[in-house]
Amino acid sequence: MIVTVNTMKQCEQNSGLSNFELMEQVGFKLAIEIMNRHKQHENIVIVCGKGNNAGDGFVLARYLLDSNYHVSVIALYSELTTPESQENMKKLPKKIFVKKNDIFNSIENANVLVDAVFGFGFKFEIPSECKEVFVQYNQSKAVKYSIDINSGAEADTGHIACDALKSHITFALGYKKIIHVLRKDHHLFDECIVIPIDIKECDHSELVEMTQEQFVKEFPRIQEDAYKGQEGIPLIVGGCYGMAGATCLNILGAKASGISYLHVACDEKIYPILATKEITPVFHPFTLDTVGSVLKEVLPKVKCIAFGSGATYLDSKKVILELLLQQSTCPVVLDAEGIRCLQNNLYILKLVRTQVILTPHLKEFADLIGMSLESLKTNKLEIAKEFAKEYHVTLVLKGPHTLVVSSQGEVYINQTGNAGLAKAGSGDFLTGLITGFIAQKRDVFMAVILAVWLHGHAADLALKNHHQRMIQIEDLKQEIEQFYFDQC
Ligand SMILES: NC(=O)C1=CN([C@@H]2O[C@H](COP(=O)(O)OP(=O)(O)OC[C@H]3O[C@@H](n4cnc5c(N)ncnc54)[C@H](OP(=O)(O)O)[C@@H]3O)[C@@H](O)[C@H]2O)[C@@H](O)CC1
Ligand SMILES: Nc1ncnc2c1ncn2[C@@H]1O[C@H](COP(=O)(O)OP(=O)(O)O)[C@@H](O)[C@H]1O
Repeated sequence: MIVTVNTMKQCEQNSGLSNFELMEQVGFKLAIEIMNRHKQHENIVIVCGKGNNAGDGFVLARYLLDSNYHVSVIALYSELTTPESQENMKKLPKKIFVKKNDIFNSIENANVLVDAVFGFGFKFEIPSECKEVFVQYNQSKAVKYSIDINSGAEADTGHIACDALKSHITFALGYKKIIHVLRKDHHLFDECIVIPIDIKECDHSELVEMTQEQFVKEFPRIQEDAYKGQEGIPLIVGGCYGMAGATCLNILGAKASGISYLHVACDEKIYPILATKEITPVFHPFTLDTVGSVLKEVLPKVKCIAFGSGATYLDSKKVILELLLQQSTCPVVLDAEGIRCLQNNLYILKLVRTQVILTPHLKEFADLIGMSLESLKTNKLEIAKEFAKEYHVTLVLKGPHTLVVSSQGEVYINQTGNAGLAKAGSGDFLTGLITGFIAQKRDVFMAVILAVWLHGHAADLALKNHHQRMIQIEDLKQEIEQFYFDQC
């Protein structure tokens, strides 16, 4: 389970244990983790801050000392902010505290460094009094551990201050927090291990997760007496002269979702290309003059529509977007050019009655909301949530950890996929997959999560037989087919 800091605090409050008891338990369990990995003669230095995270560090130091480990403590603050940390600091012998002018030597000579400076209470930037120590800490070749949250990282927002402390292992206390599942974005730690503590299992988290078992459970089944299109027919609209491939990839993705009937509407200039490449979809070629009537005829037949992949030079793109948003009664997935057409027109989304799903990558999203990419990166989760709520859309913010955010503020942070997906066309395939799953499932948010998870999972499976650089988008469909055959 992944929790926010608030949920974590509630779980701790419901545990029936005091903060003092929890801290004792945490320090003890951390000591076991460290003792399992290190010998008594190794030089262990624990760097402590001022809150409860420091308290965990003090308890850890006590247990290590009791087991005759060689431990010293750097206390960056003399004033501690919680009674639990004050009490636990007092329990330590004075001689293990490193004197101010020995701090740098102590870090330099450490074999093991433990970061107990800031936990989930950290906000904003690293204070000036800690800066030099943090820089030296990160330069050290010692084995490094962080308690709960790497100091300098915000647990909920994913914001990482400059010079935040890195670790080989971060021990997440109780549950993983948001920062722990954004590793590919920040590379603050190599591994995150959850240390179970006796808190009451929380029955609700606003963060949705997906596993292979859940995927298999949610995967749309086909009935014995099924007929073609029974489970929902998608429509793909897009492509343009020069970018027919994007529509081909949409089609490939939609087919990989298991649909049995597919409509494709495209500019008549690219129809011959598509029809030669793909023989199963029903095609609806249009021109600028006929696009309205062609689409109006097919709209009532479909359960989900995708628009925008490869539509950069499509002269009818604005007409199509307007028509889909005004006349469609089923969910509309907007990708690439479909999103770009909304720039400066975002208010339109507030007037739309149907469900809209936007699939931008970070740059497309930054452009859409008129923000710099750098600013977006510092707080993308909160910005994504606010946007999805304000415009009442499902947002699929693509990247190494794709975020799926519902208009109700539910969040899914994808953990599957690898850099082999960072290729032109892989987003087009995903758009097809999303559209196909939505056509087959009532729950749009779940359908999108299934597609995003599967897209990444297929790329992970492809690594067994392909070099990461050589994963082709076409391989994804084969991997998905094999995965269904083996698991679903
Ligand atoms: N029941 C529990 O909760 C349990 C919690 N446990 C442990 O406690 C950790 C959370 O503890 P915590 O809430 O005391 O926060 P922590 O991060 O140690 O320190 C925050 C202090 O730093 C300050 N500060 C923040 N940002 C700053 C900045 N930029 N520059 C300077 N100062 C800054 C902040 O100031 P304030 O925001 O209050 O002004 C406050 O004084 C959690 O991660 C886990 O390790 C376990 O023991 C199990 C039981
Ligand atoms: N490093 C990465 N790790 C995992 N997935 C990635 C990575 N880089 C990109 N992706 C995924 O690849 C896809 C790329 O989509 P997009 O940028 O829209 O490409 P295109 O428009 O060319 O099809 C997205 O689903 C994204 O999440």
